[in-house]
Amino acid sequence: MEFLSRAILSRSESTQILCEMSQIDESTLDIQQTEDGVLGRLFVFSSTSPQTAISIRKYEDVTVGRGNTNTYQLIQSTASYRHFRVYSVLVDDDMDPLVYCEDLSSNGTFLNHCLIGKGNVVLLSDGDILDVRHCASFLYQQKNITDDDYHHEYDGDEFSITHRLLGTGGFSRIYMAIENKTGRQYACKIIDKKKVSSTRFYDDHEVSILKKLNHPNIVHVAMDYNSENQFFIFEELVTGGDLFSYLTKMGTVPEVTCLFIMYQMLQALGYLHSQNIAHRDLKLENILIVSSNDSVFRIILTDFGVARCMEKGKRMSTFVGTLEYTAPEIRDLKGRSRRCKEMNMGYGKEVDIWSLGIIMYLLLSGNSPTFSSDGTIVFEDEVWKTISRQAKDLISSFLQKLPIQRPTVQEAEEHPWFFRHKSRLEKLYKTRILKQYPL
Ligand SMILES: Nc1ncnc2c1ncn2[C@@H]1O[C@H](COP(=O)(O)OP(=O)(O)OP(=O)(O)O)[C@@H](O)[C@H]1O
Repeated sequence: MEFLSRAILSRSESTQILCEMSQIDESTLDIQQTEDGVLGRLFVFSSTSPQTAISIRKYEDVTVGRGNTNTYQLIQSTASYRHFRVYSVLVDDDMDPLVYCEDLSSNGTFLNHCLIGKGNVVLLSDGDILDVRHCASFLYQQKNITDDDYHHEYDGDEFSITHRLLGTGGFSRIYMAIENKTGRQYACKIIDKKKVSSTRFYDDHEVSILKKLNHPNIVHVAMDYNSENQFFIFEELVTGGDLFSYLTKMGTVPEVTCLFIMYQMLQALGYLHSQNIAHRDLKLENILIVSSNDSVFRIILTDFGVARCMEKGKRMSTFVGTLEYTAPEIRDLKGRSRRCKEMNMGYGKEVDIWSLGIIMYLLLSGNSPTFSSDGTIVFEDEVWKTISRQAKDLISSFLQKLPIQRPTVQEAEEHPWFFRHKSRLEKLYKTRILKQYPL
């Protein structure tokens, strides 16, 4: 309770005192008592209504505002019709749910006294306080799983790395970090040097590639830091989870949503390939969503851990990637890379196009693709009956066994599935992506 009293006292400095310590019913504050499926709770303190708690559940948005369709209605005229939205992203069962708050109001929602700002999103942690000034305050409570693997060697001044785990990968763990000067939230990828090969790490590491890039669909790096056993990448916090979690929640993705996701993927890949960079590990987990409030959202490509700047005229010959998404020419290399190098065989950027085909198939059907004995892709499942012929045709062209037969990014953009919506897609991209995140 000590924290709560401190929080309420300090809140009263910036807003009106909305409740007295004696008014709080302490029994309601025990998160252990919540029912199943409740990820966290918002305790509401308002001078106009009794103390109450709002439960935050998996896949259910909580909205607060003046309108009577909100989960919690504010009666004061200074509140916006929809003032803020709280939503959750579930990454893994053994990870804490990620509960975010999106500020929807020009009047502003405050997190621990700092303005979030209309359109911005913050990750909520246990004990955080959201304020709608002159209306109500909300204490966020969440039961946290202890993260036994949390330890780091960062001792710089710019950031504080928190315990909030955002995701894990084969080589790294990603935590939420706070920029000390601004209070802004970032993602901090902590790479365990022992887990990555020295070639990947020193010669061609992802940060050296990422620093060269500036694109609204590619993750932005703010800073990197090197310690004896770890390497740190501080990057923009992407607040809608990854496409894997999104697909798990949705089952399948509507074709129109998939169209805009794939269009953005082509923008990112076109940019990379034009600079002779191959990503080499495109998969649902490496495509992050900025916020999926509606069917049109920005996606961000991340994890450049095995990305490679190709030398002109030279092919690649390392066995990398994630098996399910790996092009046949990479799989064929297993155990043969040296010979291929000598013969100047290997593979090129077309491997990314293959992975794009797998991603598109997964998004539209919720399943991994199956191939017939002659290598053609099978669209047998019921779900494909409702998918356009053009979409299936594009997937088939992406998943051509021979790399040379796959379209380039530019050719894919001219495919009828995109081309018949060309002007709408361009307009949407301009207004929803470029305007907000200019190059
Ligand atoms: N900038 C970010 N903002 C929010 N979440 C992130 C961010 N970067 C990564 N994550 C989360 O962490 C997960 C793992 O990140 P990432 O793929 O970069 O790690 P990795 O160790 O390189 O993984 P891999 O084993 O695939 O190489 C992602 O799937 C995503 O859920």
